[in-house]
Amino acid sequence: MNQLLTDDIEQQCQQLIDAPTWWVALSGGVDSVALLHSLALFLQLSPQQTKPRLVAIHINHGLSANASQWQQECADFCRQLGCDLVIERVDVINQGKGVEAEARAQRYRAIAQHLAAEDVVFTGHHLDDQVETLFLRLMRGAGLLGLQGVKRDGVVFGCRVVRLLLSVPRADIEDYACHHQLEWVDDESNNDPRFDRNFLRHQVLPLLSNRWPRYRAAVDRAVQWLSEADHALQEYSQQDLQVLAGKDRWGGYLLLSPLIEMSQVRQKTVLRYWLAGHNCRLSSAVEFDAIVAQLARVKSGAELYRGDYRLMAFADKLYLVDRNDSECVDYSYGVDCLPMTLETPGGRLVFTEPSDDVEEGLLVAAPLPLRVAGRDLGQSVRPIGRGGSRSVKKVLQEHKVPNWYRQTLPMIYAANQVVAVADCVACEHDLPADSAFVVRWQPASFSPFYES
Ligand SMILES: Nc1ncnc2c1ncn2[C@@H]1O[C@H](COP(=O)(O)OP(=O)(O)OP(=O)(O)O)[C@@H](O)[C@H]1O
Repeated sequence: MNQLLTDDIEQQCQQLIDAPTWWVALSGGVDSVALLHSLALFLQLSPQQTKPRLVAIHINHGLSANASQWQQECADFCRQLGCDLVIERVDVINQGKGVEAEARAQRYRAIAQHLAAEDVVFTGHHLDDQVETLFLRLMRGAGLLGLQGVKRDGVVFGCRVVRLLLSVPRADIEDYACHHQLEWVDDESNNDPRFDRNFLRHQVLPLLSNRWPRYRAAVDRAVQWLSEADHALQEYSQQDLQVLAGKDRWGGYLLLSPLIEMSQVRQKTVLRYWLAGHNCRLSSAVEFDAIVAQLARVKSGAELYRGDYRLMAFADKLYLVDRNDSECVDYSYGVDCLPMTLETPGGRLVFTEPSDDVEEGLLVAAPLPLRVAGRDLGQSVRPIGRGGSRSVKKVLQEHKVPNWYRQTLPMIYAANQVVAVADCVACEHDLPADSAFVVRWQPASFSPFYES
């Protein structure tokens, strides 16, 4: 095989021709070696006046005893090809997600550091990778998203990654490399049957191939069907989200009553696309089922899910809340001049001089300096105009402050007397009231929606 890039692939390349730099992630294996070689040829033959710069990037993870040999092979290959090469060394520390996953994350982060806006990274993923990924995910019971396998064009850790060879079988890539007398390295770990991927590659897939020689192309077609179905569902869900999704000062939410009117599958679908839109995922379908099962009888203040983020029901809305472990937060800040902005665990507090321009916020008549501290659980306050004292909890309820702010809610003191509860109420005190300030509180525990 003397040509690797089919007409379709060349068309994709043509669409990316305006990118300033084409980065090729070069592991030294046959896929990325053949990819780099074919892209170099493509650019050489391209009649285009201005062409992207072609640069290879190799990440040395230092995991294999052969790591420095791979690095050397990459350097030799790029020199022969007349292509620039960047080498990055990363230290892979397993933080519980496995060495492979950590190496991958480090690799993309290292690559991302070199990218300018509009740059593209090409990787050597091919059809056999896609098929293996799909079977592995099937074994894990993946859903529609997971069963689409690896994406042709997507963003990974901030890098735009394009996988041009995703429909090309590994055998064709090896033929191409042999035809052009390219040299590559073999990762010895690819033969270790302890890894699920290798077990599939060496023991299961050859059986399928014997029986259905064209099974890879069939799988590729199935993946494209799934991806179209996902697209269509996403479009339908957007229509639902236009009705259900919103945002208020507590964060992004879905309206609960109309959501639970829908069929359960539709609730699940809407929820999935809503979460995906905020880069939040659930780790399993079981978790989805558990959430949807609770929706119909959920009480205000209930937590439906806690993982990297939380799903909280409050006042007939389902809020997406950042994971907030700041219970019983003990903090204290001083305010001795205006204007001043404080980032507290409960959110951002902005103190300004009273002025006609201030549209939002609470006007408080009290002298500086002030102290801002987390709520004292047993505290009572005397809201102005309400007569008598009441607990902070009651004030929060009256102001419909969600329960997950209870511990971090900022209280504002002057000379040790409470003069305001966040920007909800100003409180009576016996201090001179001839000076005043305006306070505005922007709750912060919803980072996906937190506006800076
Ligand atoms: N050490 C490396 N340096 C640069 N690029 C690499 C390196 N390792 C892998 N790549 C790139 O990633 C592609 C896929 O490699 P491989 O299948 O080994 O990685 P993977 O971890 O399974 O990939 P991914 O997790 O990104 O899907 C290679 O063709 C190559 O383009």
